Amino acid sequence: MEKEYYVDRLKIKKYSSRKEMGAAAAVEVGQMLRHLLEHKELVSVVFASAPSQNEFLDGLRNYQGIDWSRVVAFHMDEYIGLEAVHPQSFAYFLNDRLFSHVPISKFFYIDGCAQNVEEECKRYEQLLKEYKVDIVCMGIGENTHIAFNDPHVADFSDPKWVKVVDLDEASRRQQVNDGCFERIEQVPTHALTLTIPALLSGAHLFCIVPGKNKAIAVQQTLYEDISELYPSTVLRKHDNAILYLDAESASRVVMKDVT
Ligand SMILES: N[C@@H]1[C@@H](O)[C@H](O)[C@@H](COP(=O)(O)O)O[C@@H]1O
Repeated sequence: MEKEYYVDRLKIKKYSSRKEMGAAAAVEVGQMLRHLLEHKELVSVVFASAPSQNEFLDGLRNYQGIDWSRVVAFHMDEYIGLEAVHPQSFAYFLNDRLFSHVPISKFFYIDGCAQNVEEECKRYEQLLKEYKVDIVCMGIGENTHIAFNDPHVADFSDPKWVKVVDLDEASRRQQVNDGCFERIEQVPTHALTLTIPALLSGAHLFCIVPGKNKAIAVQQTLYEDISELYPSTVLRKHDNAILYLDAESASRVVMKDVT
C-alpha cells in the first residue's frame, strides 16, 4: 500500500495496481470475518456483483481460516426478469465467483422473477433485519451509485430497505462497458436493490473501486457535497467504511488529504 487518507470519516487506501488492491481488500475482509467469527455464532455479509469485485473475490475465496459454515450471504441487487440461474444475473455472478468455491452456510437470493415484487422486497428486508448485516463488500458505479441507487432514486432516508428501481442510462451503459451485456437494449431496465439505509446498516463497509473508468466517480465521492446527487458521498458519514483504490481510480484524489 502506498498511502492512507481520510475524507470526513471515510478511510481511503490506495494501491499501485488493481491486483494488489483486490488482494489487500481480500485479506482485510478475511481478517474481519475471522475476527467476527471468534465472537459471534453467525456472521452476515452483503456482496456486490460486478467485475470491479473480481480480484477481491478471487482473493477472498482463497483466504484460509474462514469458517464459511457460519457465514450467511446476501447480494445487494438483482435485475427484474432474470432468474438466479441466468448467467447475467447477479446471483449467478456470485455463485460463480465465490459461493461455488467456499462452503457458505446460506446464500439468500433476491428473486428477480418474483410474482409479487413488493412482497419480495419485504421478504428480503426482513431477512436483512433478522440477520443484521456485519459486513458489506461493495463497489461504486460510474455515476456514483451504490448498489442500484442511481442518483434519481437515491434516498439517504429511505423508509424501505429493498425497493424496485428503474436504472438510468449511465448505469445500463456501464453494464455494456463492463462486458456484462453486448448491447444496451439487452440490459434490463428495472432491478430490485438494497437501499442506502440498508447498505449503511452494515457494521463494516469495504468499498472496492478499481479502474480508470471510476476516477471521476471517486473524485465526486470524496469532494462533492454529501447529497443524493452523488449517492456514494454518503459513505463519508459511515463510522467504519474503507475505500480501496488503485492508481487509476485514485488519479484524481488530492494528496493534501493525507493524514
Ligand atoms: N450490481 C452492481 C452492484 O452490485 C455494484 O455494487 C454496483 C457498483 O458496481 P461497479 O463497482 O461495477 O461499478 O453496480 C451494480 O449495482
